[in-house]
Amino acid sequence: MSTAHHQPRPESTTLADLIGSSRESETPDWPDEDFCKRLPKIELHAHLTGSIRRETLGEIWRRRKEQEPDFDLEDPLVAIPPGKVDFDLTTEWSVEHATRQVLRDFESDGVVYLELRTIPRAFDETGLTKEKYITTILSTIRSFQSETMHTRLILAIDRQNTKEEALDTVELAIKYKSEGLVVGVDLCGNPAAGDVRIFREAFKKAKQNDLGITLHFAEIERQPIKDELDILLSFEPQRLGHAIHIERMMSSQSHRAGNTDDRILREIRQRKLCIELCLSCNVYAKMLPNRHGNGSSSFQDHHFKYWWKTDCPVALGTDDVGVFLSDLSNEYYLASTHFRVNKYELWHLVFYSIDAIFADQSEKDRLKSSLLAWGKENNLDVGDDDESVNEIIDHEDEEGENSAEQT
Ligand SMILES: CNc1ncnc2c1ncn2[C@@H]1O[C@H](COP(=O)(O)O)[C@@H](O)[C@H]1O
Repeated sequence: MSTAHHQPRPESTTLADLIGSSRESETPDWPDEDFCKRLPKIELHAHLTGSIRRETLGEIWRRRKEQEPDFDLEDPLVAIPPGKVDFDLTTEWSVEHATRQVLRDFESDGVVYLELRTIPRAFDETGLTKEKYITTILSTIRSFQSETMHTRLILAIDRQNTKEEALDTVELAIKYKSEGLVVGVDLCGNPAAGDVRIFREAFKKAKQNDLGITLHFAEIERQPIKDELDILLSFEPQRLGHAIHIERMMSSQSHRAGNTDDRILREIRQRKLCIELCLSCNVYAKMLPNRHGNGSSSFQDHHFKYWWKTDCPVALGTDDVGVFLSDLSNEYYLASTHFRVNKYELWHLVFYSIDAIFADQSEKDRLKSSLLAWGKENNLDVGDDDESVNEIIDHEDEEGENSAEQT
């Protein structure tokens, strides 16, 4: 297939423009919700406990209450308002029950490859150790046996962990990597907390052992530790989560040579790191720069509009679907609606992020061939093989460079 098939991307527009024009009648190529649901999707940024439904939290609570009538914790359906999840999995049964529900939900949303992430946790009261927590999740993944969705696990280091705790998490990841289900490590948690320098050794060890590395990156405006973004990049991640407060990309001001943010941005683009973007999470949690001076931001302020035109793969993710109540199909639909991403371009977002998954080449090959087949069945002009799609990718690299120069 020639690059001529690639459709030029429209300029981003305002919500008023979108609402004011009847999209479907003008352009048959716009995705609807059904298209987004059926599109085979890849979820690379989902935290396990944040992905649990409220009903499941209630079930876990009731079971514990039956077994331990003196159990002193208020029913989460009463204690936790909708839109918030603050709940600990403290028994093997609850870990298994919650994991199964989360897998079922992603599968029924049309996810074909899932990388779930979680911070290993222990509860002395119930005898749950960090290792038992992880092995319970792994056995649930193994027994889930979906025909369509393959799942892998990322172990997350909490920014408030000690150096030793972080090393223990990496050791656990190394121990279970050989079975093929644990594929990487993450750094997450309160972005205002901790000094990331103490995690150097842990990430070095992860790298030496061929674990994938993804990091929550630039989630808040001022990093507490000077040069935090440089330090994080020195851990050699393949992927970055959120990547919000990197000033130049957010601003339309002209290029300021030598600016730290600009250097960081160039580095990310040069390395072609995959950017994991979570639209609803960033908007509802008010994580975006406050451009309107009224304390709120909208989807159209989201930096998706910058990244999807670059040569960095973009992986849309839900972050915490139990909290933000927007499944992955809806995240694709939101991207399409707010940034005028057409059917082919949505498909291509998924296709281009396949190489950023942490699973092995055979899994990448499976995903590429099923995406290509789906694209053809759905009359998208996808070409016959990976190579022809790569032609398109090359073309986009040039576009990305151009648009970066223009900002
Ligand atoms: C903008 N979103 C976010 N940013 C940073 N860290 C986040 C997060 N959403 C969740 N977590 C981190 O993941 C843990 C829950 O997953 P698990 O119980 O371990 O599966 C939370 O405790 C928090 O530390």
